[in-house]
Amino acid sequence: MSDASDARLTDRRNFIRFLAASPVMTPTAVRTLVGSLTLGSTSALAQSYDVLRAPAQAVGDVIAAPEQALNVMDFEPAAKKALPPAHYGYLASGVDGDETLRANHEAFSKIRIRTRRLIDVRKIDTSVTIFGQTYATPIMLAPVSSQGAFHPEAETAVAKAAKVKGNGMILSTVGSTSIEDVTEARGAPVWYMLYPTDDWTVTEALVKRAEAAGAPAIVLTVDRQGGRNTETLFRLRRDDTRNCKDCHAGGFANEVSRKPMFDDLDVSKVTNLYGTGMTWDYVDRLRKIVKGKLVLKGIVTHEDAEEALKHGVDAIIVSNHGGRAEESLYPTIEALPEVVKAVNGKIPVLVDGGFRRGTDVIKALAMGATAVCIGRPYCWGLAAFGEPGVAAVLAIMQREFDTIMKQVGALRIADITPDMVSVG
Ligand SMILES: Cc1cc2nc3c(=O)[nH]c(=O)nc-3n(C[C@H](O)[C@H](O)[C@H](O)COP(=O)(O)O)c2cc1C
Ligand SMILES: CC(C)CC(=O)C(=O)O
Repeated sequence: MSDASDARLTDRRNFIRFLAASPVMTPTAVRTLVGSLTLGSTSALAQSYDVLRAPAQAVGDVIAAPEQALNVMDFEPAAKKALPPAHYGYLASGVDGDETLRANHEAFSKIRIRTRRLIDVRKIDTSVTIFGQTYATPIMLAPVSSQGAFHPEAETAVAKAAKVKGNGMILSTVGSTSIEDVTEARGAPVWYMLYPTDDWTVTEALVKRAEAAGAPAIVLTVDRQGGRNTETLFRLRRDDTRNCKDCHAGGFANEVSRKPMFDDLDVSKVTNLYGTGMTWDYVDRLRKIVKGKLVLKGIVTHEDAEEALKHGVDAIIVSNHGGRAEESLYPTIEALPEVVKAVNGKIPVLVDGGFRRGTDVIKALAMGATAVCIGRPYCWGLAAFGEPGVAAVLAIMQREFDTIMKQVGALRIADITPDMVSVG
């Protein structure tokens, strides 16, 4: 038993505290486990301690505590186990056959990293400044709707973890928590992702409320105009007898009005959230009412990036909605260079889709991204373990990113340059 000599294991009170702190142990479970041990039996305590700490041995293992995860992917099986199939299916699925969802991540394998040696990397600084605000890390949290489907503490748990780790956060229009509560939990303003309702009065009210809560940026998502074919979602939730009846009761208007950002708003005229008729005129109209920064999320071509510059957009998020927009088979990391080239340093370019490793992050930064966003990984942590799960996901990605920064010899984000990657 490697840890038998660990002083903590000879102290029963510490062991009980350790168990109680574990997000997977209820008070009853702690009492049962501790009661079943021979009092003072160091070896039994050590064994239980080791079982809880044992890292995931194989890909696909269901971990019992955040500490057991070796990488962020280790949280997905635990999330799957924790969630009803319909909610897991909602999180996991893309569109059509999920090929774009998979391609986003797989594309990173085609990009190699060129490392420099003999640089003193004992001290590095991973902070980035966007719109005058400095974040400890270039890893931001993408907007993900309805996080109450993953954990009762929803976006609040995510915001608390982001506060501790210093990650920037974007709240979805259809989040389960209001922007005021998320801002308080994050301890700083968050960006607000806007779905363009087809009732301008409602849209305007959402923008005003977000800005009143301090949101420095309104992120208009533009990649859901044509609708989507959620075939894999239907397959994943097919056996779920609960089948989200409560979540979707009462039809679209009722569903929207239950989201806190629509409190006190008359949504009777809202028939869709995705701006099916939206054009660049809509961006101009929004530009006029947004007092802070206006960001477009979902741009994947240089043509649209050029157009965005003409319409006074302040930043772009290269995104295909995590493979949930269209089955384009175009990984966002492959779309990034043409957008970066078109923008030519005039505004920040962020990117999301398939980021699972610190090495993925450095590749995007080397290819010109200002920051990256992650979606599903922090939701796996949330679903499996609540706030400690999100914190662990963020810590693992940051640890991996720190390591690769040192390995390439970059002391600060500005030291990450295009020559650090080799593509093709
Ligand atoms: C369950 C789920 C809900 C999402 N909800 C939104 C949303 O409300 N607004 C939005 O702009 N993007 C939404 N997205 C897309 C994410 O913001 C992001 O683009 C994507 O998750 C990044 O890919 P990744 O999950 O591979 O990291 C959602 C993604 C998922 C998985
Ligand atoms: C369907 C929307 C309400 C949320 C979204 O953007 C998504 O699920 O990808």
